[in-house]
Amino acid sequence: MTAGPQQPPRARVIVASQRAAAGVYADRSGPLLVEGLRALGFAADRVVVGDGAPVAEALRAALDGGVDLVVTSGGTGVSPTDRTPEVTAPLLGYQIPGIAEAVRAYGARTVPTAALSRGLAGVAGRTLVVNVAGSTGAARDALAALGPLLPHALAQLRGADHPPPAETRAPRPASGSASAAASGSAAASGSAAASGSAAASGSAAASGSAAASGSAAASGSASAPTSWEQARAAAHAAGLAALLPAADVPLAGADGATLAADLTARTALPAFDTSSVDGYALRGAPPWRVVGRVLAGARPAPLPDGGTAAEVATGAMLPPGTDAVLRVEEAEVAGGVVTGTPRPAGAAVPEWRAAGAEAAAGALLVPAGAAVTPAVLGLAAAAGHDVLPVHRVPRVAVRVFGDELRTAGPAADGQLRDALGPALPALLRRWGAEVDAPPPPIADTLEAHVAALRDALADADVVCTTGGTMRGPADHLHAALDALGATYLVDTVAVRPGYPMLLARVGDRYVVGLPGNPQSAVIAALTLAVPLLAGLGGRDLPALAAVPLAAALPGRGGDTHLALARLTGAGAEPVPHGGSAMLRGLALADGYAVVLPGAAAGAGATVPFLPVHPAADAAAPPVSGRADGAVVVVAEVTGAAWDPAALADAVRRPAAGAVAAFHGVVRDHDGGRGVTALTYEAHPDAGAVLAAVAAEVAADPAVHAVAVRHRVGALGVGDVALSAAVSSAHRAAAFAACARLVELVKERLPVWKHQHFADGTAEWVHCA
Ligand SMILES: Nc1nc2c(c(=O)[nH]1)N[C@H]1C(S)=C(S)[C@@H](COP(=O)(O)OP(=O)(O)OC[C@H]3O[C@@H](n4cnc5c(N)ncnc54)[C@H](O)[C@@H]3O)O[C@H]1N2
Ligand code: MOO
Repeated sequence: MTAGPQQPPRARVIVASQRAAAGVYADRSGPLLVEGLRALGFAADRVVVGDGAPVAEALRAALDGGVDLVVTSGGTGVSPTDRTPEVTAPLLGYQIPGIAEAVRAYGARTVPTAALSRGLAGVAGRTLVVNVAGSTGAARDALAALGPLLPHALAQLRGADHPPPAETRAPRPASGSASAAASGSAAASGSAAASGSAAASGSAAASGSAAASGSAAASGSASAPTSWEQARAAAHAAGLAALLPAADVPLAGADGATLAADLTARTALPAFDTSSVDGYALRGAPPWRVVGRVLAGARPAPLPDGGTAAEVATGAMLPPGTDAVLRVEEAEVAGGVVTGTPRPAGAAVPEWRAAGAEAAAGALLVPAGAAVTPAVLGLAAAAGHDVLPVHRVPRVAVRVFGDELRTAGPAADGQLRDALGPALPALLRRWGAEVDAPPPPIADTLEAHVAALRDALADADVVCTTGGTMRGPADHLHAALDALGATYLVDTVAVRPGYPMLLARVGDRYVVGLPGNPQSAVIAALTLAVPLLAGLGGRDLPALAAVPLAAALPGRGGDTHLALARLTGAGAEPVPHGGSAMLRGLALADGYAVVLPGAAAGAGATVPFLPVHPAADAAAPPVSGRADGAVVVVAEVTGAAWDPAALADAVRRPAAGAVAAFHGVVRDHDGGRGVTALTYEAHPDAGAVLAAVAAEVAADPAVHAVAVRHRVGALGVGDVALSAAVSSAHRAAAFAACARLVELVKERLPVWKHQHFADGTAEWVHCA
């Protein structure tokens, strides 16, 4: 494939809260900041401490540890216990007031009291430190405000010796400050640049530090394109920063939405003992006198005494007193008396569904963040729910730019048929957006572009435009965005095709600029819009399966190459007609094989695969490396806990006589010292590495199915950090494959753990 993964920049979130530290309530802002920073490409962790002196101590520890960024949460207000700025100030070599102002200004758009935060920002050694107010809203606003500033600030602090987490770009100078102001947007660096005030980029430029965004704005020169992986991560982070609100939705309307809370069982499943056959419920010794009949839906009377039976239907509640169930075809009935030989009673009697066999009351069925599928709807109903708490489905407006486009009939006389108006809404709907058909193509004038964007932004969360991303005589997208005071989060991406794509924020809405070439537009939608939608809906960045290549693919130098491919038993097979203006190949393809920069990929190499449409089970790589049925059921790096037994069950197959499972559990000691908690950090590539490892184990002809999950985030003693399960025909092969899977994970997965010891110290250790 390509060079090994790079070390991501490190961030530490310090939560200053006496009550959270004491466990009086759960810290919600810290995890939000950690998740947002991760999405921005950081390896982020979190400590929770009391206000004041403990914050200073935690700050010093972070600085000693050489992290690149510290974000504190809480303690910035005006109450006597709010001491975070006081303990931060003495540690800073210099302050960057513009960053602190940008964070405050972003919050003050919606919450005027954000102005009461006294948070500071500045540099200690080579670490950027930012104080953020303690609420979850403040955390979200801070992420949104910092997203565009961090890459440049960190790149400058590191002397550009390390690639920043996500490239961003300041807006071009607005044609007039009036038009920039007219949008009313609180875009941090945008308003600063336009106003020429001493805020954000202004003061940074003056001090000669962290001036990337300032100088780009001043010179109007283009910044380097964002790497393809960072572009996906930045779009996802932007979505999370504007996470859509949750509401209870009736089951009938919840398909495709994302669960905003864990789905639990309201009753045991089944709720009561039921018969799984048509037959007889029996009490005591034979023969049994039939005393009644129970149909499904009835509440039965008890079987009065030994030697009695009730005729039961499949699904009927078993009468109290039932000892055994006899299926009708194994029963003999004469004169109202039943005889026969029921199977011995016990948990596994197939005629009898015991209450709670599927789930105990209150059991976690599906975790928050999962997509609502038809099965989830059915399960929710079975478990007693009438509504589901889900994030609102993002609304996307599509606007097609181009005078040359016809919306009916064949292309002729220099005019092309608009291919994207029909294609994009359908594509985006499949990825979980609500999208109307676009209005007719927008004329190639700046006024028409500005009016169209304004109109679309009025009631969409995201506007996807097509065309006009370049600087041709008829391209007006940048000028229109500038007129609306937009801030660029991504402006060109190092990928082919699709290079000129962009993501910008206007107020609290987003614009995704897709290139006009149809294939490039689809790639840009998959690169920026799909991760953005996932973030807005509270879902993870869609994981990319690792697939073997059926044929070699060329690299594209410093750019990522997305090569059209079809998935077959032999892996990803390149598909012809993949040019940026073509759709012929795409119509027959499943998606794109990803060749990362700096490498060509040979036949048989394992590469990430970007699907055009979501897989039926996004976690299940569609190809496992074997054509004859071995599958990777799940290979996932996740912040959410799972049910270890369910994971092992998932690899059961009719022909597999053996299931071997391993669960790695956080223990309470390490190297002779007591361990109290752990935090796992994963490199952004960890998911792809895990998928590749799983595919490798699944390629073993003895293996029927593989499932593996690794946890990230904060874990306590007793929590499961790694589960691996393999099924095979016989036990020796199952044990061997499971052991190999675990060893490969430990050897290759780019995961670090931060161990907290009982004596109050902590240390980083590579891998599980
Ligand atoms: N001098 C340069 N020219 C171009 C460069 C470059 O680097 N230097 N990059 C090329 C790349 S890469 C792409 S991609 C395109 C992107 O251009 P725009 O986003 O500005 O798109 P347009 O110019 O409006 O259209 C490009 C092409 O696509 C056709 N088109 C547009 N919309 C549709 C639609 N809805 N359905 C079907 N076809 C559409 C349009 O007619 C043009 O042929 O720029 C290159 N140029
Ligand atoms: O990169 Mo353009 O997006 O070749 O078509």
